[in-house]
Amino acid sequence: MKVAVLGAAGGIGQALSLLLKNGLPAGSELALYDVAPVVPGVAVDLSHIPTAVKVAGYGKDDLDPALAGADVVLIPAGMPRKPGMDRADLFNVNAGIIKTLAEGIVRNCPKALVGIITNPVNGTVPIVAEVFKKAGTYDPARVFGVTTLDVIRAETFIAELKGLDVAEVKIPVIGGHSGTTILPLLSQVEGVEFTDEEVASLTTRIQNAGTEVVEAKAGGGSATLSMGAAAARFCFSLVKGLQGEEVLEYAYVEGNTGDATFFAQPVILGKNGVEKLLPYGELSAFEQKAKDDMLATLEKDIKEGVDFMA
Ligand SMILES: NC(=O)C1=CN([C@@H]2O[C@H](COP(=O)(O)OP(=O)(O)OC[C@H]3O[C@@H](n4cnc5c(N)ncnc54)[C@H](O)[C@@H]3O)[C@@H](O)[C@H]2O)C=CC1
Ligand SMILES: O=C([O-])CC(=O)C(=O)O
Repeated sequence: MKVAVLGAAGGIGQALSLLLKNGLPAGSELALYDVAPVVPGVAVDLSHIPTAVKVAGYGKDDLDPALAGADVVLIPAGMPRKPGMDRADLFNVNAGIIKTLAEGIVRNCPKALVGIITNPVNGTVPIVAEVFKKAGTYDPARVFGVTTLDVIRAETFIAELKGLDVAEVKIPVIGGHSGTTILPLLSQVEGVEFTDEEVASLTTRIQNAGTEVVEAKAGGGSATLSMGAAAARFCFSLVKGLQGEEVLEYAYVEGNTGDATFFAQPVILGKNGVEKLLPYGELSAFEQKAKDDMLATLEKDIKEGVDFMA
């Protein structure tokens, strides 16, 4: 199994790479690519950890060897937010980075499963899809916007509020990955009742959790450690799928909900990426309205990505 991390020297990239060095199956290869000159050092540093995962670092001119033969590619490359910015403000800087990296995937590992972390996810995922379409290599079952951070935040906040074992809390989060496009389905949490006030305040907290971190870091960036954990969890699910297990995850994909071209929904992962798209089930009146209200924003974000490639 070869996993490539693009943007591996960054805050997310380093946390994620550490978790992958410790958690990928024995015999795996971890390829760390970044334009920052520190990346070979990150690879050497990780290579001293005694696990059966081989790590190699690749500098800015070595995107092709980093990607050659990769089974999974995770992309946390690009600029993070500062206080006062929306994720959408990152589009102009990060769109070009994502395009270049997606072109590298076309050249070197067109069948890889690709997890996009770079913001704004609502618009960067359509860019990758458009690059692959132009090259004739697009398979919607292999392209994912990573929304796992929204899921793990929702699990954590619910467990805290209700005094539950967080390992037992399961919650679907659908839609996109910014502000009101993030929609946790609290009505579907088994065995837990929420008051209307709790639904309203928890939903808002989950939607604004990224901003909570950005403000707490006070100019030092956005979530990196929790995102590293979320991306590692998603990657391990992709890998289990490739190894023949069926795994349930939520991800921002070109799916079949009919809500928007790209929409986070439940999926069953397997040997070819998405094996099965699952319905997100019944929504409460609150969730139905929140979903209807978000769609214009989500479609606008998607169009920005598609238009960038037109
Ligand atoms: N999907 C999600 O839930 C989340 C997404 N993010 C996003 O992830 C991205 C990265 O965040 P951080 O790691 O905190 O940023 P960072 O600034 O710490 O790291 C970004 C890394 O990308 C590298 N990079 C820039 N251009 C590159 C290129 N062309 N090729 C390869 N590497 C390149 C930089 O050298 C740097 O090492 C941001 O866009 C951020 O908004 C952050 C948190 C959660
Ligand atoms: O808020 C940000 O800019 C980073 C992010 O996507 C998150 O933490 O969910």
